[in-house]
Amino acid sequence: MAMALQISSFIHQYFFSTTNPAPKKSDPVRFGILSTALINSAALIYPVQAHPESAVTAIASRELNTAEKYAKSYKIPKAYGGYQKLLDDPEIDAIYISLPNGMHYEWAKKALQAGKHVLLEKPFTANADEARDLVRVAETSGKHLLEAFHWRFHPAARYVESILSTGKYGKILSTRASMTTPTGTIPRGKNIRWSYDLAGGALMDMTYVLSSTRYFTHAQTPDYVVSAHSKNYPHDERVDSGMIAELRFTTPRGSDIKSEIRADMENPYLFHLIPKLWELPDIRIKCEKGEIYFYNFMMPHLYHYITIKDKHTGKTETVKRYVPEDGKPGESWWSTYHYQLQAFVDKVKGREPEHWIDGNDSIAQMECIDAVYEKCGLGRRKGTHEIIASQNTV
Ligand SMILES: NC(=O)C1=CN([C@@H]2O[C@H](COP(=O)(O)OP(=O)(O)OC[C@H]3O[C@@H](n4cnc5c(N)ncnc54)[C@H](OP(=O)(O)O)[C@@H]3O)[C@@H](O)[C@H]2O)C=CC1
Ligand SMILES: O=C1OC[C@@H](O)[C@H](O)[C@H]1O
Repeated sequence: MAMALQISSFIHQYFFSTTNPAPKKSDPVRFGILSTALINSAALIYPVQAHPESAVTAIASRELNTAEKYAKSYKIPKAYGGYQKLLDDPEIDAIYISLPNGMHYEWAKKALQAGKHVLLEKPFTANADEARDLVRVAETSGKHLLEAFHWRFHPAARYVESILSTGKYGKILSTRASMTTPTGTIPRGKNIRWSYDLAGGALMDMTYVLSSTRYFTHAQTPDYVVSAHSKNYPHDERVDSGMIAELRFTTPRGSDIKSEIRADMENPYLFHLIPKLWELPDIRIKCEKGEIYFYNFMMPHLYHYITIKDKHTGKTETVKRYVPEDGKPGESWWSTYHYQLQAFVDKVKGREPEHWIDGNDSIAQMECIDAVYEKCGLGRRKGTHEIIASQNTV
C-alpha cells in the first residue's frame, strides 16, 4: 500500500503545486539535488513550486545525460554529471539528498564540508556510528542538517502530539506501529530497497514505524529489545523483506512502555488473493486513561483520521487535521513535504521553525534501528563506503 500512497502523493503534489504556483521572493534558498531519484518531485520539486522562498537550481546525476534530461523535464536551470560538481557550485545554498540509504552519510558529509545546508532523506544513515559522525560534522560546519521525516511536520501529527502532551490520558502503556506494502509493489531485483550494499531492507525503508513510536512516546533509545524477527529476502538473506519487533522504552511519558513495530515490503495477500490496500501506516497508543489511534500517519495530507477513546467515559471521538489549528502557516492542500520545506527554509533563514528534528534525535533513531537489526541476528547495516573499503582490503 505504501507504493499506492507514494503514487497518490505524486499526483496530489503535482496538481496542487501547479495550480498554486508561488510568486518567488528575491532571495530564495537555492537547492541542489543529488540524484534523479523517483521521490524528488513529490518531496521537493513540487513543494518548491508552491513555495515563495525556495528554488531548485541544480540537479546532479551519475551521468550528465540523465541530469540534463531531468533538468529539462522539470525546468531546473543547471545539470551536473557527478555529485561533487554540484557541491562545488557556489550558487547553491542547500542540498537535498535522495541517494540510496547506504550513500546518505558519505554525501551528506561532503555537502556539509562544502558549506551547504542539508535536507537528508530517511533513514538518516546506514547505522548509528555514521549518524554520530555526521551530526558532529554538521555542528562543526555550522550548517543545518535535517532528516526528512516529513510526516512529523504535518498538522495531524502535531495534533496527536499535542493531545499526548496535555497528559489528560495518563502515562503511555504500549504502542503498536505498522507499515506494509503488498507483495509485488516493490518488485524484487533492481529496486534499491533489496540491495544490502545500498543499505536496503524493510526496517530501513519503513523506518517510519520506529520514528512514530519514538516521537509519540518521546523515547530516545530502547531500554532493551525484547524480540526481533526478520523475514529475509531469498536472493540475499542479509536483507529483511519484513521485520517484527518488540521494544521497551522508559520515557517522560511512561515506564517500560511496550512498543511493537511491524514493517513489511512483501505483505501477503488476504486469502492469497486480495492485496491489503487498506493497511496504511498506522500507530495505536494505549494510555492509562485513553487510547489514540492515528490512521495513515505517514501521508496524512492524502487521507487520515485520528480516534481518541476516553476509557473513563467510554466515548470515542474521531478527528481530522488538514490545517494547523492556531492560525500558523498552512493550507489544506499542503503536503507533509510542504510543511517540511517550510521548516527547513525557516531554519536556513534564521527563523524559528514550527517543528524540527535535531541531530541527537536522528542518532537515537539509528541506534534503535541498529539494536533491532542486532537482535534479529542480521547485524547493523553497513554504509556503501564501508562495504567498498572492506572489498578493497580483501
Ligand atoms: N520521504 C519519502 O517519502 C520517501 C523517501 N525515500 C528515500 O529516498 C531515497 C531514494 O529513494 P527512491 O526515490 O526510491 O530512489 P530511486 O531508486 O528512485 O533513486 C535513487 C537514485 O540514486 C542514484 N544512485 C546512485 N548510486 C546508485 C546505485 N548504485 N544504485 C541505484 N541508484 C543509485 C540514482 O540517481 P542518478 O542515476 O541520477 O545518479 C538513482 O536514481 C531513499 O533513501 C529512500 O529511503 C523514498 C521514497 C519516499
Ligand atoms: O519513505 C518511503 O515512503 C513511501 C514508501 O512507499 C517507500 O517505500 C519509502 O521509501
